[in-house]
Amino acid sequence: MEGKRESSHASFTSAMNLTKSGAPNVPSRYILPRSVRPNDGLTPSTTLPVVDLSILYHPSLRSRVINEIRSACKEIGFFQVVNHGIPLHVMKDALEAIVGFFDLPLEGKMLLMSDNVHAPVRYGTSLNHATDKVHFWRDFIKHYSHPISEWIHLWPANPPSYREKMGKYATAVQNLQKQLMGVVLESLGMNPNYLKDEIEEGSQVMTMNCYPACPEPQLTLGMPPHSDYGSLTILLQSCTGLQIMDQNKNWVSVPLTEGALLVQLGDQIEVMSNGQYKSVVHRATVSPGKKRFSIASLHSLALNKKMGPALELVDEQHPASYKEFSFRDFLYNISNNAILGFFLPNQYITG
Ligand SMILES: O=C(O)CCC(=O)C(=O)O
Ligand SMILES: [Fe+2]
Repeated sequence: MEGKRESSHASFTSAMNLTKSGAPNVPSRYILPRSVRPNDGLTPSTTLPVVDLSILYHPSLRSRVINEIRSACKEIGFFQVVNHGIPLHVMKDALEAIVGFFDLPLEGKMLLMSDNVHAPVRYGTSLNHATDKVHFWRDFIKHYSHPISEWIHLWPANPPSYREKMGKYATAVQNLQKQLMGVVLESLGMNPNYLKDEIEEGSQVMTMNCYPACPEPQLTLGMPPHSDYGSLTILLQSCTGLQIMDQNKNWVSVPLTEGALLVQLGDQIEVMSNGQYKSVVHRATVSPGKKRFSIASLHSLALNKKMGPALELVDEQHPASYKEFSFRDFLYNISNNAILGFFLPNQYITG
């Protein structure tokens, strides 16, 4: 049985190409230890919060939205947003662009391949030497932004509409993120302009994930459990597959809601809020029938900004419980081969 499995560890083979070979088994490098495999039977059907952002502009209803966001951030570090102002066609076009990109022959994609996490654009797969025990299916490219017009020429030239479609989505999601940061700060009782400059000068990394259909989805994950390192992540998924960990440590599948975007709190918000808000631990499962795509737009504060608990949120009853860190510290602490984000938030807890 084992002998039939694909065994090349040294050379690059994208997860997509492994799937194309039509193998009946998942390659052995993706097989997880039993204790960390997904177990659908254990996933409860918890209802996840959905926030209607259009209500923010009704003066009498605004406080209701702020309260909903506060509860979601405290309890789970996650919410979905609808009526967020990004047109459905812009979201669909962005997904279409990455479907087209990942469908290109491997040789074309390899031109963008790099194992340098500081490279502005990089294509790679789940072979991760720094976290050898983490096995998952993932192809990705990363875009460092700011401003978008300065880096769009680095993006894939194929498919030909890629830059235009992704540029529109990246710009729209960047603006949405700024609005959401203001609302999240307001929900903490802070001035929404707190950190305005750091947010303006912040970074945006867009990770495009492609999870090929997997013949044995129960043995593996598309992405292992992790929290995102930044402030907010805005995620668009083509079909279900994202699971988040709720406050009882149960995995909850995030449903697909047309037009909705998923908002995940990252470690910077957990640290800044001195633990009042939690970054959400999440993972991606794979499915036997369908390739899945997601676009994660990971936002963080200015590279050099040391982020510690906000002074307003620290007092005798609530002493600072996190160390200061900057996105730069994070980037330079990880090995070049590490994939961003695969750390759990307790790395920043003091003591
Ligand atoms: O594909 C997903 O749903 C999750 C992606 C993700 O967590 C990430 O890119 O950090
Ligand atoms: Fe993530």
